[in-house]
Amino acid sequence: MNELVLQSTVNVDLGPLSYQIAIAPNSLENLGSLLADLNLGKKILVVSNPIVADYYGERAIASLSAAGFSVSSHLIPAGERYKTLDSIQTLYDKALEQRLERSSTLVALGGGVIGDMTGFAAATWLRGINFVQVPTSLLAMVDASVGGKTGVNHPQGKNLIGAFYQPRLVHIDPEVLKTLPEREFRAGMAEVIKYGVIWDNDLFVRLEGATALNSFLAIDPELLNIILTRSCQAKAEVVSQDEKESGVRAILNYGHTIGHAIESLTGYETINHGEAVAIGMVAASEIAVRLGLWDRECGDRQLALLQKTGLPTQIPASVSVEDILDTLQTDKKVKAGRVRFILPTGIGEVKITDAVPNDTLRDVLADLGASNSNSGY
Ligand SMILES: NC(=O)c1ccc[n+]([C@@H]2O[C@H](COP(=O)([O-])OP(=O)(O)OC[C@H]3O[C@@H](n4cnc5c(N)ncnc54)[C@H](O)[C@@H]3O)[C@@H](O)[C@H]2O)c1
Ligand SMILES: O=C(O)C(=O)C[C@@H](O)[C@H](O)[C@H](O)COP(=O)(O)O
Ligand SMILES: [Zn+2]
Repeated sequence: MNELVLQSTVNVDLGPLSYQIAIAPNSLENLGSLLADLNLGKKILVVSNPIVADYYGERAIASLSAAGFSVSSHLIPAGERYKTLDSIQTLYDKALEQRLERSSTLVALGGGVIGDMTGFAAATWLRGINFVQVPTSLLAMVDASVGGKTGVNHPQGKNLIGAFYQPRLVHIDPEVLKTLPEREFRAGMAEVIKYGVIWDNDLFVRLEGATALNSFLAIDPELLNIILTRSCQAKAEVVSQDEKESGVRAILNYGHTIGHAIESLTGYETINHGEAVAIGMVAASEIAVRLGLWDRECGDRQLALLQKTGLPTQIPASVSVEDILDTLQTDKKVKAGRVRFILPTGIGEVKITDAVPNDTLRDVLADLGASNSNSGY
């Protein structure tokens, strides 16, 4: 086993619930020794999907076993459409079969779908057992594994069932991104660009300076480290201020209000989370331009970054304006019946508002490609 060389660490400061995000290339073999320092019980259940388990399951399990843990594993089919209560039931069945105890640990080895579900199972099994995130997609490394939002989708809407439940550790080995499909890498970049717009002007400018952003291979290791570290820092800073989204945390939902509606209206099949967020960011930007909150030039800069990454920026015509407006009513940010939007006011600054006129919203949705008839979804 190699000695662990940390590239960077970011702390999520939440008092007694604080934890570390450890970023270290080629460190999957060190997973066991990192967990051994956390004073966990002996039993670990590794949760993954067949694709990720084929690549990395054996190495993760070998490392945990070598550190003295008693390890079992559970696989859930890959894909957002399996982010359901039925999948959680299979996880509970496995936890029961393995006689997991309060001191036992669930390890999420995978992308955001596996992370969100594993965290939810950990939050609810025996009213809460330990949970560790080992994110393997870019999106999970920079966003989903950090901050403790866990849960599953309801047929009527995205992430409607869930709990805030923090992991004990987030362990990132960027080398695993070598096997991540390029489309999934681009999806992760959508959340990275989000941090630039909502929080970190400097990150945004660095992304603008990069020659390419559309694949792991096209990005130099130094920039990748900046992307991972700055994104985790942005998320950790926001979450540390507002763990349960009673205020500032809502800004992490930039692009998600319309993005989530598009994801659920396309049946979680054709557009992935990052792609939907990219389209949602374009919509939020366009609303902000029309309300005079930010300049067209800023909107064009955001659009250029999304296009450089190869992300979609138009709403699919299969989705109608009316269906989006209906679905927005189930958004978790709705307050007193009013939909709240996160709108940009400058690169690195956003505001939360429920004052978006219906006509502006309709016009923007139609101008971005939503149809004016019901799709039948
Ligand atoms: N909890 C949060 O704060 C939060 C934040 C953002 C997104 N999310 C959720 O995360 C989910 C999206 O996550 P995602 O983009 O990681 O999707 P995902 O989990 O579906 O993973 C994408 C695909 O990449 C594959 N994959 C992952 N790592 C791989 C690797 N190293 N090599 C090869 N293949 C690999 C997976 O098998 C899957 O097919 C959504 O459900 C979204 O709602 C949650
Ligand atoms: O961590 C957060 O807070 C976020 O909003 C991050 C989002 O990128 C993520 O997609 C999250 O799961 C959305 O949460 P939801 O509460 O809108 O379902
Ligand atoms: Zn997201």
